[in-house]
Amino acid sequence: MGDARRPDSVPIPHIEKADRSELVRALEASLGSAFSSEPLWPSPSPLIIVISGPSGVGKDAVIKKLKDSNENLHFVVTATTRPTRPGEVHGKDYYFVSKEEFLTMVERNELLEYALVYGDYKGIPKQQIREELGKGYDIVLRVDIQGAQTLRKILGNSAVFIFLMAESEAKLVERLIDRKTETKESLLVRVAMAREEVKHVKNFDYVVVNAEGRLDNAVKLVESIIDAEKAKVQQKRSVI
Ligand SMILES: Nc1ncnc2c1ncn2[C@@H]1O[C@H](COP(=O)(O)OP(=O)(O)OP(=O)(O)O)[C@@H](O)[C@H]1O
Repeated sequence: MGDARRPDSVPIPHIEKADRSELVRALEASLGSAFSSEPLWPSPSPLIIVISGPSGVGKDAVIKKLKDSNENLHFVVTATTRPTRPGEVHGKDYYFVSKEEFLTMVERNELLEYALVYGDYKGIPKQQIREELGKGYDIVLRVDIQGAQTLRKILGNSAVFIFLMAESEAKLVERLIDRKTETKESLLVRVAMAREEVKHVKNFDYVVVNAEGRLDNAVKLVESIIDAEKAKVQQKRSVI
């Protein structure tokens, strides 16, 4: 029995005997239209990826590695009122602004999210995100847990939220001690906060364990999450 969809009048040559273009033409004639070269699926839209986690878990370490090998990611430069530390570059590490300038940005609704952290303001400029999304870049935001919660309220499910975690509380504490950036007081605050912060993991989309000596694995997992999000049929649309 012949195929009811194919008119008998268009013979399709034997696959062994015809060349490829002949076969394509015959198939097109049989189906009644030319094969389109248009993409079957649109390119994925740019994403906003929020990376968060307790102090000392390795957010900066993961982001530094991501920067080295992902040209399509834009890492948002935060505006801050804190003084520049040696080696820091304006526009690269932070936008260093005065308190007055910062408060003007707040007034003009130019910040996606902002907070007062240890007496200094920190905020995420909206314009930078808009511009980079417009150029097709995926946006990476590095925020503390409180910032992530605020961003969840603002961005809802239009962004991907990743919680970075150490393999154990003990390892996290060791890492913070070894970093040698904290006073004993700030160490206590950070460790106590970390204990509370882990409870917020349920508000995130993904959890990535950054285990001792396995930073590369954590980075790979973050990259895989981004790839998987971009392959979703129902894609997130990040609009600021
Ligand atoms: N997988 C890992 N194995 C061992 N050491 C690590 C790993 N990841 C990060 N570290 C180290 O742990 C310390 C804390 O990491 P990092 O400064 O990146 O944390 P953070 O989450 O950015 O902290 P904060 O929120 O306080 O800025 C650093 O000294 C870093 O080099």
